[in-house]
Amino acid sequence: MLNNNDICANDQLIQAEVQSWDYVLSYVLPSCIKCAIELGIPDVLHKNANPIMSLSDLVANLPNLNPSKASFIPILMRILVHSGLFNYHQQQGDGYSLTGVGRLLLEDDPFSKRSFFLFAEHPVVLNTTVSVSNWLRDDLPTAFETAHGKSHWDYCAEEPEFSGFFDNAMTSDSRLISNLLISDCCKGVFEGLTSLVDVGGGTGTVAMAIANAFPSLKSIVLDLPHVIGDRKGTGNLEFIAGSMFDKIPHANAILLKWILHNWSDQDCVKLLKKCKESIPSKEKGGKVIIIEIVMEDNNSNGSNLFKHNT
Ligand SMILES: C[S@@+](CC[C@H](N)C(=O)[O-])C[C@H]1O[C@@H](n2cnc3c(N)ncnc32)[C@H](O)[C@@H]1O
Repeated sequence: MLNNNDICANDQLIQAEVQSWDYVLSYVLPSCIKCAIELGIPDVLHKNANPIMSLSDLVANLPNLNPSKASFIPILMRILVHSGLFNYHQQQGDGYSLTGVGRLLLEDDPFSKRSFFLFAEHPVVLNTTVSVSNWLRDDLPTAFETAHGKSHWDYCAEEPEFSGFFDNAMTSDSRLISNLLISDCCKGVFEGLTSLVDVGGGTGTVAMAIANAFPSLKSIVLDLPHVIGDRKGTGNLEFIAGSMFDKIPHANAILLKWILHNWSDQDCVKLLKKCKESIPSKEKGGKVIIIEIVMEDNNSNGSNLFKHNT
């Protein structure tokens, strides 16, 4: 016969067991999102004439699905409905539609996060995340080097396929941030500037938006040669290939978006010194603008874990 103490202990054990299954299976959702993107599910739902699409129509319209696997699609959809990416409409004969978050998986949504999901699930990234405990035991500076034997940037320079995934992911984030930067609430930061270098500016999405919004401001993207490639600027936009640790072109403002978190404290000090040196002392209003991602501990389900901090 169980006494009260046993029952409480049992309750706690069951609670812990349930919670531990949540952790064990937490890899399932990102894999399902990647799978849905690669099968084209969000785009097929979006292009359907009726906002609600029946399961049979959905299955019939998935371009790459092997028909012998069609019976697995309801399980996939169930997970994604449960996670809020799709709506389920039972009344309309097992129909599905996109939610607001689901729209961010579309190929041509202006704020699509699709490439970030694909990058985060890339085997090179997954191999890095599972190497963290090895990295904590070795003397290499990053978990990426522990997993792949070279720095993230050297790897990107040698592996164009992976580099493409990374650059696309960064570009997708930059589309949203660029819109914010040139909106009424932030654009005062750029007013009066005549030149700006986006250091580690990737494919130039942010610099291009700033150049378009401020025609009298010269906007320069500085990034590594494999990222700049043969990109050519136009008008008040320029691309320069080089290392930010060697030379940063002179300007009266420097933008660092998602740069500092990639480097050690010593490297950040070195980089910030280089940034300040690149702003000639006679320039009025010279500034270094830093946009970083920060982790917030708010005990939520993780959806607010990362926030931009400007
Ligand atoms: C996290 S990404 C951020 C890209 C861009 N600022 C954005 O937010 O979309 C870091 C960028 O720094 C660039 N980078 C890394 N080392 C660099 C170096 N030594 N000199 C110039 N750029 C570098 C990378 O190629 C990459 O584009």
